[in-house]
Amino acid sequence: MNTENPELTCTVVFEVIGQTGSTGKRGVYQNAFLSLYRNEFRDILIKIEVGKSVFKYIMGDITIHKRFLKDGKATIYLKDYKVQLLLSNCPPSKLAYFLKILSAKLQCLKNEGKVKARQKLLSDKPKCLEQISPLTSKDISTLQNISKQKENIPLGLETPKRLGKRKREQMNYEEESPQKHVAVQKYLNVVQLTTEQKHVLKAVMSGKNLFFTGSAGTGKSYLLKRIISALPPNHTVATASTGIAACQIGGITLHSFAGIGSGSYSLEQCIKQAQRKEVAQQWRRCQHLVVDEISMVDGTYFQKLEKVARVVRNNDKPFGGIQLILCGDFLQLPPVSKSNENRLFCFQTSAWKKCIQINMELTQVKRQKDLRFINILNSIRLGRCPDTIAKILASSSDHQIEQNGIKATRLCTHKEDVDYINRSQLQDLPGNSKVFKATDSDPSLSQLMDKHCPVSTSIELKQDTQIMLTKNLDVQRGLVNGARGVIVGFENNVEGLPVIKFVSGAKETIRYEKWTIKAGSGIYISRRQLPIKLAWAMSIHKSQGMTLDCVEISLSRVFECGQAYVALSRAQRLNGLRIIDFNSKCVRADPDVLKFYSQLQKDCMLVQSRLDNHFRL
Ligand SMILES: Nc1ncnc2c1ncn2[C@@H]1O[C@H](COP(=O)(O)OP(=O)(O)OP(=O)(O)O)[C@@H](O)[C@H]1O
Ligand SMILES: [Mg+2]
Repeated sequence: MNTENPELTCTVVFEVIGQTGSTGKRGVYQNAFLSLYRNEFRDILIKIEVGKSVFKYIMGDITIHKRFLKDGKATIYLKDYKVQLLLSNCPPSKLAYFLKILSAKLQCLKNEGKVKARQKLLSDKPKCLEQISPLTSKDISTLQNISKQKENIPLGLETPKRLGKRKREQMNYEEESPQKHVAVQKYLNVVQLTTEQKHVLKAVMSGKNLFFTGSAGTGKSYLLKRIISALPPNHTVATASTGIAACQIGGITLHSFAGIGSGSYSLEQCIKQAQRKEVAQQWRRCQHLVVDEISMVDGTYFQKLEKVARVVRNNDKPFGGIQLILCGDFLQLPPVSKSNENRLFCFQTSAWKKCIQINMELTQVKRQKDLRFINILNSIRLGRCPDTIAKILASSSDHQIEQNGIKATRLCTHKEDVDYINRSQLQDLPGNSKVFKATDSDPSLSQLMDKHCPVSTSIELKQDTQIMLTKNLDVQRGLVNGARGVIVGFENNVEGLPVIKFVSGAKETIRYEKWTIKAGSGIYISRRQLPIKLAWAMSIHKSQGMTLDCVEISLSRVFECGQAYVALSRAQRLNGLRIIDFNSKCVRADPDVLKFYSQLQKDCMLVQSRLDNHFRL
């Protein structure tokens, strides 16, 4: 049950709107606290508390502008008062919830029929102000009736009816059945979290520095998106170790944020780089730093960042007082390094020991449903491949996973192979090719866009090209990031957009989409391109974090611990997977990571202080 009260802490700008629509008096208030109330006449009031001052407005005739909801911004125009409230720096999920409840309750109130001004004057009801109740199934059915009436009945014929008093509303709410509860959740568009995901979210909201882990597909990145939307956008930086992983959570790479290049220079030089005006501003503004795929962040780099953060922010608390929200699976791909001896995981540094206060684990796998496949993957993750599992995986070599002309994507250990396979396969197709070019909002930043965007500046396509979607277009119809398809034609007009048949059976003309990223300096830059890329082959490194439809894997040249596990765990089903050369020797887990994880298990994942013997730096 969503029992959360609609409340917000954000920046509010009050603007008085003049007769001509011009803005008059203006007041800016940081950290304002907004909540919703009802008075004795069931009017809805917004209460805004800033320090010791309290403002209350009856929500009569209002207009809500929520185009920038995702950035934590909205405007409420209170016509009766000629006042405009500009809300910013709101956690986007809280803002969406607040506005949804406000609109829904206002619509229900309109349906009930408001108490007339004269009745209010004559009323002897005792004054009362109580916080608005959460949305009930009764509200939802009222809203459904209203929309039905709007569709079928000419305006003016609706019969306003009183839908019960607050007490009844409260009682119904307490009696909500699970089905009715689902209706409320559906209306509110609530992102459904598992119980363990909710625990992590709660721990993050406590303000502690946290690392959460879990095997592939346990919803770490899914949860991170929900976490990011619960934090104030102006003070939250979402990052990941790679551009593709960053793009999945709407962020940038950790390197772009930190502004110290690869971090290979001396600490003094790194500090100097981070003290450049724009970079330093970013560091100072950041209060919550989210990092996905932390397993691929080099430990030495992380150690340096911790020191840079303290100096640039002039704050000697761990990581300069920034709340760290780190997520990843150290049993997947490690940091890229020239030799295994030089490799240092983040968890082996003293910075990690100093910063991380809570360790948590997600255990419920959401990517795969088949328990047998989940158990196989869990065993591979730990570097264990008994004969029974080896046999099953080796026998996948004769899986027929081609369907409707869609071939499996070959996951390669080396990126040169990827380029070669995609280029030669495209060349071998008969017919003319069509080239689709991207439009960048700032062409001088195209290289930055290349790093963060899953689509290139130019893509060449032919009939029968194997492609992969790089954006969620329609989740219900299986048109999601990673969905596989084949080009079955091009539209017969000037634009000539490709028509694609997908594994799900859907046939769709693919149109241009936009990717926006918040560049280091805080400005937004965007790229417009078709949301597809060639999919005969892809590297295992690039596939980390993705869910893929049908994959073919060659593991003979595996060179990293966790690499085979990452490749195998991209598939959703065992029969959507073909390993052409399985050999149990390619299944390896890093012994340092295994030790670290087994200690975490012993400590029930909770406290950092007992993990001291894992630190090398
Ligand atoms: N609570 C949930 N409800 C519904 N679907 C979920 C939930 N959590 C995760 N998923 C789905 O499970 C799949 C895997 O999630 P996600 O990619 O976040 O896992 P991950 O732990 O980040 O995996 P990896 O380690 O491979 O990066 C995604 O399709 C995601 O939408
Ligand atoms: Mg992930």
